[in-house]
Amino acid sequence: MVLHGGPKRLSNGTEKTKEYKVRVVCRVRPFLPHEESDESVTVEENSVVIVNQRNKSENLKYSFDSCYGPEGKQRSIFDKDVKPLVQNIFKGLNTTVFCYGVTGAGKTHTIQGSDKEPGIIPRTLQLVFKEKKKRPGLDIKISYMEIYKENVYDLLVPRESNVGLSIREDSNRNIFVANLSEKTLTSYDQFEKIYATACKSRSTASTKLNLASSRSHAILSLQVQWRDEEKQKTITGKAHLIDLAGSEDNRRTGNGKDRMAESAAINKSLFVLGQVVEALNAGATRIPYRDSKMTRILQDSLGGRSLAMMIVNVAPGQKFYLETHNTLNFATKSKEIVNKATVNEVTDQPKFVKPVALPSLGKAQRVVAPISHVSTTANGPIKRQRLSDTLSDPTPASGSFKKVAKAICPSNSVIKTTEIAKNKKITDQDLEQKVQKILEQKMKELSGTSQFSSTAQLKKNPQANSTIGNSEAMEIADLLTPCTKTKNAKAYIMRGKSLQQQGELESALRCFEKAAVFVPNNDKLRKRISGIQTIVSDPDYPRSTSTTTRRIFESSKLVNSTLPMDEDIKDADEDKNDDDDDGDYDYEGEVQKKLTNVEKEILAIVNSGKLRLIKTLKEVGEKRARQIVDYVKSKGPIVSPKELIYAGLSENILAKIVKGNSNLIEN
Ligand SMILES: Nc1ncnc2c1ncn2[C@@H]1O[C@H](COP(=O)(O)OP(=O)(O)OP(=O)(O)O)[C@@H](O)[C@H]1O
Repeated sequence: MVLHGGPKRLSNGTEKTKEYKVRVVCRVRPFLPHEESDESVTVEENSVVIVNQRNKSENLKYSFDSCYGPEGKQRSIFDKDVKPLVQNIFKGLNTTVFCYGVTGAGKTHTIQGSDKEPGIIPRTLQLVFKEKKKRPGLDIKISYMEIYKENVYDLLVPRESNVGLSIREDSNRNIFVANLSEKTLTSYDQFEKIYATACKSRSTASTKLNLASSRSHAILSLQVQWRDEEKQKTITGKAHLIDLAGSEDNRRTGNGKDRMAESAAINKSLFVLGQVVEALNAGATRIPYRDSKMTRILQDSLGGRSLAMMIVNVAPGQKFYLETHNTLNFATKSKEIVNKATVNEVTDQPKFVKPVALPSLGKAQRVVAPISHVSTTANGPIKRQRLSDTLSDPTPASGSFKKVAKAICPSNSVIKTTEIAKNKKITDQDLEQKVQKILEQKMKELSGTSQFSSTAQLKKNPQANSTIGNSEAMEIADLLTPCTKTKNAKAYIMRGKSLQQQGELESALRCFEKAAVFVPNNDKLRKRISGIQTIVSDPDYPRSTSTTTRRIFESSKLVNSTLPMDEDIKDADEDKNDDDDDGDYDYEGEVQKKLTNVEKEILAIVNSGKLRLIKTLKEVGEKRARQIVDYVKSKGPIVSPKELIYAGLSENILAKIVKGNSNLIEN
C-alpha cells in the first residue's frame, strides 16, 4: 500500500514497514528590499501559479502537499508540516527534511533561520528537548556535516583539523559517514552554542544573487534513543535536516574563477539528484545514487526507508522564471517517489550472550552512523553479513554469529561462539586470522591435496595460484566474508596494476580475472578485462618483444584497460556490500552506446588521465588539459565527453573539441 501525504496516515499498529510518498511542500519567499516586485508567482491554497513567460496569457499551476506564500511564517511551516513528520522519530523512524531551490530562494532561511526567526533545525531541537522533559531517559545526539566540492567535512570539529570523510555502506545497506563525530546533548543551550559555531564553519561566499550564499550541502543529523522496558527493546529515531546548496547559472551569479569549481560541483550533484528522481520514477533497476556524494547520502530518503519531505524554495519575480519553472517541474516529479518507513528497534540481547565491546571492532564499525542506524534489525532481509557486524549485533533477527560461523565452518570448527562472546578484546584482525584458519582448513578438506593454495598465499602472491581453476576459485570465494573477498580482489588488482605498468599485459589479465572472481559485479573491472583481452588477442600484439614495444602497442589501442586503477579498487571496496550494480540497467553503458566513434576516442584519451596525451587533442591546450586531468583524477573516468562541462569547459568548447578531433577516426 502506498500512502500519500504525511505521517498522519502512518499506522501505529504492529506492522513495522509502510510505503510512503515523499511529501513535497513549496515556499515562495517575499521580495527582498532591493528587488523589483511583480505578480509573476502567486500562491493559491496548495498550488503555486506562475505566468508562462512564453505565452503570457497562460498560467502554469503546480499543486503540492502544502504551499506557503511570501507571508508564510517559520512557525506555521514547522507546526503544520515539519513537526508532524519529524515527531515520528519518537516512534523509532528515520525522517528527512531537505530544502531544494535556486541560489537565494530561501533554503538556509527555512532550515536554519536567524535568531529572530529560527528555522527548522532549532525548532526541531526545541521539540526534542520538550520531549526529554517527559522522557528523561531520552538520549539526544547530533552530527553535522557539509559536502563541499564533492568532499564530506565534519562541521563539529575545528576547520583546520578537518579531513574529507568517506561514505560507507554497512551490511544492512545503511549508508553512513565513517569517522564523523557526534555530540551528546543535555540542554538546548548547549545545542545553540555548538550549532552557532558549526554554522560559522560552513562554506559560504557572496554571489551576485545572494550575499551569503551557501556553497555546500549541509546535513544535520539528530538521533534520539530510548529504552522501552516493557518491550525490552532499544529504539532509535533519526531526523536528517538538510540545506542543499542552490542550483545556479554562473552567468547570473557572476561567479568568477574561485566560485566556478564550487558551482560545477553543486550543479553536478543537483543534476545527479534529477537523474535519481527520473530513475526512481521510471522504475529503473539501477538508480545512480553513487554518482554524487549528496545523492549517496540522500539514498535512504529517496526511495529508501526514511519518511521524507522536500521543501521547494522559490524566489519570486519574473527574472527567476526559468529557474522557478525548472524547480517546480523537478518538485512535481519528486512527489511520486515512494519510501518504505521502517521502525529502528533492537531487541535486548539474550542474557547468556555477552555483547562484544564496540571499541574492539574495526574503525568503520566504531563510528556513529549519522545517516541510518547501523544495527537495526527490522530492515528487511539481510543479504550479506560481515563477521564483525554480526558480533556487534548478536540479535536473532540479524543472524547470530553462530549462524554465520556455521555457514563457513565445519562442525569441528576451530572457533567456538562462546569463545568469541567471552572475549571482549577481540579485534577485527583476530577475526580475520581465525577466519583464515577456518578457510584453510575448509580448503584442505575440499581439495584433499596440497595443490590448493591458501588465501594467505594468494594474498602474498596472487600469481602463484594460477593452478586454481575459476570454478574452484569461485567455490573458495563463496566461503569468504565480503570483507575478505574485497581484500583478495584488491590484492589481485594491485598486482595486476603493477604488471600492467611493466607491460606484462597477459599476466596482468590473469590477475584481473582472479580479482573478478571475488567481485563479480564490478563493472569497471569487467570493462578493464575486456579491454586487455581485446589487446592481447590482437594478432599483431608483440608477445615476445620488449616490454616497451608492448606498452607502445597498448597505448596505441586506448581502450578500457586504461581506466585509472583506483576506480576498480574503489569499486572492489564498495562491492562488498552492494548489489545495486547487479541490476539490468547499466546507466554508463547506455550513455556510452550513444557516443560517436570520435567521442569514444576522445573519451579514452581523457580517461587515460595523462596530461601529455590529452594535450595532443586539438583545441586542448595546457590549461584545458590540466583542468581535464584534475577532473578525471578527482572524479574517476568520465562516461561521456559532455561530462567535461563539470570540469569547467563550455558546451561550445566541447563541440569544437569533438569537431577538431574527427581525424582520430579517419587516421
Ligand atoms: N521567507 C523569507 N522571509 C524573509 N526573508 C527571506 C525569506 N527567505 C529568504 N529570505 C532572505 O533572502 C535571502 C536569501 O535567502 P537564503 O540565504 O536563505 O537563500 P538560499 O536559498 O539558502 O541561497 P544559497 O543557495 O545561495 O545559499 C536572505 O537574505 C534571507 O534572509
